[in-house]
Amino acid sequence: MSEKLLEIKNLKTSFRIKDDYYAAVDDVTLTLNKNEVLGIVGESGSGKSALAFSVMGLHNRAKIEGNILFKDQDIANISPAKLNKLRGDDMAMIFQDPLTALNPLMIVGDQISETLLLHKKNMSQKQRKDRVISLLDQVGIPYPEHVYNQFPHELSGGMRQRVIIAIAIANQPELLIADEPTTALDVTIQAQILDLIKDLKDDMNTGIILITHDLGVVAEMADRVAVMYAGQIVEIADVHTLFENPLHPYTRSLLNSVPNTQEGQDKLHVIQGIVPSLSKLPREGCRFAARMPWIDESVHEENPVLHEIKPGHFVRCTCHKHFYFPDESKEDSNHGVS
Ligand SMILES: Nc1ncnc2c1ncn2[C@@H]1O[C@H](COP(=O)(O)OP(=O)(O)OP(=O)(O)O)[C@@H](O)[C@H]1O
Repeated sequence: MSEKLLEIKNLKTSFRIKDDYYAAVDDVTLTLNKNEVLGIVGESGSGKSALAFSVMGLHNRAKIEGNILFKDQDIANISPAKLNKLRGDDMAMIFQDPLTALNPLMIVGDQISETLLLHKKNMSQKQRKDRVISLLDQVGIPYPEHVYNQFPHELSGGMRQRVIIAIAIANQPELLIADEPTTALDVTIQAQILDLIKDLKDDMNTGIILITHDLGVVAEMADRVAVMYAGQIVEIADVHTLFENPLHPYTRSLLNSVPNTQEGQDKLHVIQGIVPSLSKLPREGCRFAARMPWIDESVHEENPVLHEIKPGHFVRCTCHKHFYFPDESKEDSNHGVS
């Protein structure tokens, strides 16, 4: 039986631009279970990081509405002191760029030790050092005693990302958010880091939110996938369903814009345009409509909501029933549900 770790309800995260607030995360509802990886995918600007930062309480000036229940406690707007206690202890985040996330003037051992010092106050100095060395070892860093005394610039990108992971897991968090954890790394190191995250999930029963625009990473790692577009979730399903039977035009466009080696892909369909900026975002109607101008406007819902097509498979707007790529005929594209 799955156990709910995080429950986000109607989350709206808005930033002030000139005199108005604009929602970068707009009415997002999701859950994450223990020992589950939830992938969040979408193009740049779709609101993935804004969502992650909201959960971690890392926005300074944003307006946060809705609920973020972490183990049944609403953390959406709790005091900074309480949040600090949770962050780095019960929940942690791995950021995309290992170089900027580390302090260049501090040896890595001390940086990991600092997290322990903040949250495990009764550890002796010797216990802390031993724990740091065992963490460095756990994340696959060779010669951990030596690396303990090194500065970030003395390590490769892959090693630095392992240090970031060591900091994130130092206190065995129940929730880990990984925001593009392998973007800055080359492919072989990427695979090693992803394996490491997978092992951690199994060893520590951690719930993981994995944010990426790399669909290959999602296919490999996630149990369920939420697709975000313009601040909203447009489709959510288990990973198998999402790749086998994607429904929303945006999901289909994302999947069809990358080459794959599987059968059934005749051609690539590149999605024209970009996610509009916050102040230009259409707030009514189907937000993806402008990027599929060949589809008749009448097929969109006025206020698109998420429909449960099959248990656990949700898709926003009914336009998916009428969608086809511009170089397909309507008749050829009987994809999805009728
Ligand atoms: N602090 C901020 N103030 C104003 N606008 C912001 C702020 N942070 C993010 N935004 C805007 O919110 C929208 C969503 O941004 P976000 O960084 O969450 O997207 P993303 O999907 O994570 O993109 P990427 O993959 O590039 O990180 C964008 O339009 C972005 O410009």
